[in-house]
Amino acid sequence: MVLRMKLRFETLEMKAFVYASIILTLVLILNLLSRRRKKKIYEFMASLPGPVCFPFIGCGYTLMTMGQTDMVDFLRTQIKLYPRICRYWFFHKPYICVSERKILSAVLNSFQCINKSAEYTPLTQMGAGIFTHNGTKWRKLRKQINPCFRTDVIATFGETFSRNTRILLDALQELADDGKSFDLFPLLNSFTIDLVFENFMGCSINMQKERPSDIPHHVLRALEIVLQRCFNFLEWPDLYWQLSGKQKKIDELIAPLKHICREVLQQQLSQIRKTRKSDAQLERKPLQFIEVLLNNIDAGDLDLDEAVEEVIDMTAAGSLTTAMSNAWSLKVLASHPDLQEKAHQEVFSINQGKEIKFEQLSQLVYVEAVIKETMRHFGALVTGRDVLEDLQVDEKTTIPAGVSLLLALYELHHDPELWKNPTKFYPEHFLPELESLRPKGSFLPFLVGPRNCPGNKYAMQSMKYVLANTILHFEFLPVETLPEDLSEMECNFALFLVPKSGFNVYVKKRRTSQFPADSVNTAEATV
Ligand code: HEM
Repeated sequence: MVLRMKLRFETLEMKAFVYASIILTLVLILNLLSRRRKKKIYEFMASLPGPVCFPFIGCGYTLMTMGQTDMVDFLRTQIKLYPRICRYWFFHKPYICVSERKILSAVLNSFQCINKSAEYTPLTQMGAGIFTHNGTKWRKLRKQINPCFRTDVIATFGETFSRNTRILLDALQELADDGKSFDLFPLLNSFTIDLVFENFMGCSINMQKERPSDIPHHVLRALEIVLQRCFNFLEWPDLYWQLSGKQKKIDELIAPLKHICREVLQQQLSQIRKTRKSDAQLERKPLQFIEVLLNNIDAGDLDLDEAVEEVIDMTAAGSLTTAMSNAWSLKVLASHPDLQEKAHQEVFSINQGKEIKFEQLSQLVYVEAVIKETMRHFGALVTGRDVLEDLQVDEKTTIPAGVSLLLALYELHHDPELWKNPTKFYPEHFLPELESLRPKGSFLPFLVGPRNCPGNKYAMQSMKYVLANTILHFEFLPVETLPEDLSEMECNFALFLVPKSGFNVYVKKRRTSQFPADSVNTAEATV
């Protein structure tokens, strides 16, 4: 009996061994075939430095249990180890991480690299809009929306900025009277959401006064959860993702914003359809973003759900970014009273304490430098593209089709060869004397080329307007002192960097402020 069992066991072991050998051989053969097929890619990858790669998983181990802070640390560490260009195999997928200025510009300016890489797919769980589209779907919509951001269109937004800023200043006044510290982010994000709806959707949702104040934090949290998935391969399988409850959490977090977007879209569609009189009017250029969506719905190219996702995408892209950047600027200025005073003096010298108008923004050289320096430190960290056709980026380097690119903006923006004080907050980097010395393509917060940020001019106007008018009337005081070396700050990753300690500050009314006597335009919002 014992002998029979032993024999059976041995046969089982034997069988397992034979099966394992067959599987292993098949995997090896497939691997060899794939290597032959992707010879160009393997050769190119082998020519680059990078972390140790193991069979099958490649360097996947480095990203296995990536949290948000780890993502930031990972990039910062890898960048130091393998500067300019390096390679990663994440399982069977080849990636190169680039921060070399010339290669970055060549990649971004080419039409061979307009598709977002697979890591963006999880972002569609928040809304599958222009930000994540690829191919002809993206091309068509992008061409249609570009005119919505024309300089002459932006110049007409002065009144909406003025009226909404007044509400923001009222809120700051209350917080100054209160004397307690508060979080800048929800305040600024409610303001930027109001602006995006008025300027691009043609209606006011009164986010600052009438909507739940936790929406900004909820959307930010949803973005952080989704981005964690983008960079954590263990979370990629849909089954795991659904079972983990994270999708449910995201749906709950963005439900209120989604509800607003749907409500606005439906209301605006019926309104626009009623008032649209002729085809000539329909062809009026440039159309507002919402009108572009309406045309697409009428043409059968979008259904209502898809249009809602476009609105969510535009709202997030247009409001989170500018709010986050301004919150960083004010947090840093609070910690550097000398820089805040310099910026305040510049603003004050223009209008002696009265509201800064849209047309005066071009005079704000130092304020603009503060905003750019903020984006250099805390703006988009990294972006991803797929190489669709072989792309020659310089005399020696051709990136083969099939490789995915991680474009490391953070490293470009901290390259000691380009920046006098890479890790310090030093707005002088952007004053004409230093700016003129830097080569083209050294600073790409909005990227360049066909897939750049279409809202870049709007964003700069918006950030300058708000920063100027807030520091004109209020002084911001720190809750914490920031380290001199800003790369030591603990941050989460939500496309931008988000401080782990939050955006808390104190605010004090300036003695020179003429607010609210210099009442800005008090016209009521169109709802
Ligand atoms: C501080 C402000 C902003 C920064 C730093 C910024 C930066 C960026 C970056 C880096 C991208 C490319 C992302 C990628 O490819 O991974 C992008 C895309 C985009 N941005 Fe902005 N952005 C800002 C404000 C805005 C504003 C105000 C709007 C609209 C009102 C906007 C609309 C968009 C859209 C629609 C895209 C997707 C474009 C496409 O894929 O074709 N952004 N932005």
